[in-house]
Amino acid sequence: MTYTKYSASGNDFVIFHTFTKKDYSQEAIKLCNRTEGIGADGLIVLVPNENADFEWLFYNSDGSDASMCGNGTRACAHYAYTNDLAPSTMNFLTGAGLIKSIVENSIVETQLTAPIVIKEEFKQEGFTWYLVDTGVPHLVTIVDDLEKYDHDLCAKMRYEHNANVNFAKIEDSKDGKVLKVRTYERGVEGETQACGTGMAACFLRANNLNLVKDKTFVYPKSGEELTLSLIDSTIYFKGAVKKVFTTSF
Ligand SMILES: N[C@H](CCC[C@H](N)C(=O)O)C(=O)O
Repeated sequence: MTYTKYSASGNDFVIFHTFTKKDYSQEAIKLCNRTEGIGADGLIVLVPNENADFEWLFYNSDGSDASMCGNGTRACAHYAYTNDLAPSTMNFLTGAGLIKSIVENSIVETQLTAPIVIKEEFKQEGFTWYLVDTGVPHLVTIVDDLEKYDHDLCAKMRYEHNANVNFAKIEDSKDGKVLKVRTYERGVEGETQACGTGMAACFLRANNLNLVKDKTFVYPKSGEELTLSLIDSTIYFKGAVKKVFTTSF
């Protein structure tokens, strides 16, 4: 089998395509293992679909499946286009529904699914939280210092709410207010270099509080620049992806 490793702003994935739709959770654990496998935050498998350009199966590195992955959609779209599996503007089926992505060289933009606010605001562990589903569930707290991010606290909140956990900080820049985000990812069970649906959740919370504009630069742990836009209640997520290598075994 031929596998391709992608990095989407530091969130990394193993991707392959096949005609066989089955459970690949065990393959995900092996392939994502960073000492004995290729190493990645997740596995993406493309399979044929009669109602879209393709369907994807997404697994976190612990083998759990997830309905959506923002960075994964950007990497997957680039993979599909460069392997002639889809046109540069494509629609593919995920667990969160149909996703539209547009590939322009190494820049890929994804139209995310409609966000669903689960809990508007609640206090816990000394922080004020917002819980929203941007394809997968995310807890968001806005802080004045990202060093307040704490692994054990995130793990507690992750299991209690079955959600990814995000700390966000608003900063001034030459481009106006920007967001910096740190994310503890469910299914990786630790901080990742970037989390697309997490950045979208933080952007939505900050925008709802009128702290950032409808088009904002967002910087995850990796420091790479992503653009989040809100147009007619739809979130668009845009940034570069990198095909790292392809291997077969
Ligand atoms: N770990 C997430 C799925 C991947 C989300 C993230 N990698 C993204 O880019 O949105 C979950 O199980 O809810």
